Amino acid sequence: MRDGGRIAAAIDVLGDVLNRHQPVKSAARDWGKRARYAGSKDRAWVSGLVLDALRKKNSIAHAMGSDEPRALVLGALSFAWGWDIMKIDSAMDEEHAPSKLTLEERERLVMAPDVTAEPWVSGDYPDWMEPMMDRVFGEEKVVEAQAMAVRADVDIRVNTLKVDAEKAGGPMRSANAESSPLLKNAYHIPARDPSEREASLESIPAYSKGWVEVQDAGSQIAAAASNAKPGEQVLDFCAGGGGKTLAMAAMMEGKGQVHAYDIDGRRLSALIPRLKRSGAHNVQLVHPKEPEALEALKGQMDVVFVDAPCTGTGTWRRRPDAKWRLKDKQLAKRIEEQTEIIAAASAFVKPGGRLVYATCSFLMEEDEDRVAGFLAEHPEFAEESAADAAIASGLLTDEGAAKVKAGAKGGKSVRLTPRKAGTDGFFFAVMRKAR
Ligand SMILES: C[S@@+](CC[C@H](N)C(=O)[O-])C[C@H]1O[C@@H](n2cnc3c(N)ncnc32)[C@H](O)[C@@H]1O
Repeated sequence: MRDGGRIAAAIDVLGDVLNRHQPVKSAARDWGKRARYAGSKDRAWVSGLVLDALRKKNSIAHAMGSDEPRALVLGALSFAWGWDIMKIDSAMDEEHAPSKLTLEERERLVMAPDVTAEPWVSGDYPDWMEPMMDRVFGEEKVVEAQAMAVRADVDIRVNTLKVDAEKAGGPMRSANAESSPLLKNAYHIPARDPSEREASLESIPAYSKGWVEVQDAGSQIAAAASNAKPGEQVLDFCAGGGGKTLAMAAMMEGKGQVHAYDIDGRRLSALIPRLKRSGAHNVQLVHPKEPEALEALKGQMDVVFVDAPCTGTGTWRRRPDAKWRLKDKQLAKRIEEQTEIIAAASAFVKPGGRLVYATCSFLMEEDEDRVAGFLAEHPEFAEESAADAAIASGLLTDEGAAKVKAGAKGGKSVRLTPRKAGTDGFFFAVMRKAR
């Protein structure tokens, strides 16, 4: 396909996302089925442009004077991809392209950014979140949010149950991955030029052999804060697809036990092939249909990890459509669940054991507030330095340790953000139960 046709397709797909409230993946898939002539490069190009338009939806709409899909897509070409008017013009001259640029569009595409725009416009976040953005980031809210409105790197965790970081280095370098600046056993693939295809790590042999896993560095650091040791008993209470489960199993060198529980049995089943690939033999799935198996773990665990369901605001770089779908009702529901889950999970911690609470949200309402609420009701738990716990795991580089300490801001819990740490937005806190 030529660029003109791809731009027309991106306008169509974005229309489905915005008007029919479809996630980008399914809108792009539906378009791919209709457009049988489109190849995988075309599909990646179109989805990439749609995602970039969504990442900067407010600022593009402001610059273009319209939030119609056409305006957003044209704006993304200019403001996210850096296309000049001549390049856009020549694409619009091609067959199957949308109609040519209007005079107003031309003028708007070359205008300098409006420095007087509202913070939620310049920062590309929903306006109703203004009080929360103020509370967590203060004067830095726009720059923090802008760092969440760009593409993310792909982070890779080396599965030390199978290989060390050096042995994984060969295949990683051929996949254009570099050593992670934050973690010793990790690599990362810097975000590509916007119109290029994202790296697909799943297709390389090192992945199918279980040498590596795709996992955001923030998620790896949160898992490190469990400081899970060989021989310990660990309960991953919201195991889901198992990202933290696998990371902790590797930390434990296959010794001791990770019990992986999730209220959603289907999500837990998705962990089975990942477990097989990883070679982790010390993971026990605790199915929600077997409540007695879970009950037996009460008061027995050295570590209970709560990777709580959350609004996922920390992952806006990867899922910009979710940013605009988020509503205050959904936030309120997540807060309610988090309050219940952290209390329920705490019953499994043995005296002297640790409770780790983590979210991939940067909202204090889901983070510090939940920890403070829990501690107020559970005086048998005391908060410890989450940065020290992550550093004690031995998994962080010096730079990683410095970023984690900076993320603690002198307090006990840690917040990592794309701007400050180059990770997804992550929060984690460590609480110890009295002996
Ligand atoms: C953030 S996701 C977990 C991601 C996973 N730990 C990982 O690293 O890939 C949150 C998980 O919490 C689960 N969950 C929601 N409510 C729960 C509850 N009451 N008890 C246990 N798990 C729950 C969800 O099914 C979801 O899989």
